[in-house]
Amino acid sequence: MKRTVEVLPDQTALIARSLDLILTKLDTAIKQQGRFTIALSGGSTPKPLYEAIANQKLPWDKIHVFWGDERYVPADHPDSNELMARRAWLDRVDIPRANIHAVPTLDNNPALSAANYEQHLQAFFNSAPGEFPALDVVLLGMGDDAHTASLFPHTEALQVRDRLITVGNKDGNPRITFTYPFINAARSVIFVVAGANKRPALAQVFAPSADDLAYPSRLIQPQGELLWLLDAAAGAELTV
Ligand SMILES: O=C(O)[C@H](O)[C@@H](O)[C@H](O)[C@H](O)COP(=O)(O)O
Repeated sequence: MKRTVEVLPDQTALIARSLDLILTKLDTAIKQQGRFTIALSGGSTPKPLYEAIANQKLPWDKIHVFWGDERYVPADHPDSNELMARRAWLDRVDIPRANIHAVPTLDNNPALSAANYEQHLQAFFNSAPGEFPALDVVLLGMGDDAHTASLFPHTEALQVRDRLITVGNKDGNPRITFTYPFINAARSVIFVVAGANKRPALAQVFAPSADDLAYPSRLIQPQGELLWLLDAAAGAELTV
């Protein structure tokens, strides 16, 4: 694993650098394999990044968008990660509907939704059960409790190692999430983290030793590239 940490002066520079990196990887992926696959994170940090991507002139028919995690709500619910990404980006560009691989959340059965999303991914990547296909980019945020995607501290989702998708749990509310082994199969994992409130969690994630189950972002150790993009508020005091 190649780990790189970049601390940008402010959130504007953080988003600009994140955009630059993603565009470079997008261009390389399309040149090499004719398509680009990315899993999006939710929360608030990536919204300006998605807005910036929407302003680019890109070969949208070659770009496939997935979600690394999703709240278990309808796609028109204000908490939906899909809704945020559609409003900021996807509904503003000519990306084919078939290229938007949204998480099913209407089965009224999170375990069934997770299984269905997994089957969708396996079909898309033509991968066999037990195989972890590699996305070009998995974009991640990190909570102030060091969770990432919907892999929350001391939850069952952290124990799932033989699936692509599982059910996360945030304060008793179900989420659909990539498992950490599936995230780790990605060619590039990019964390985009901003804000002083993330400092304590970052210190634990980067500590030489700490409890991975208490700080789940520690579990993200991809075979490929791991990039941490931080604004100064989050990363200024970090020792790596
Ligand atoms: O569904 C979600 O909420 C996200 O995928 C989650 O993992 C998010 O990335 C972190 O909670 C950071 O969120 P902020 O960017 O809002 O701090």
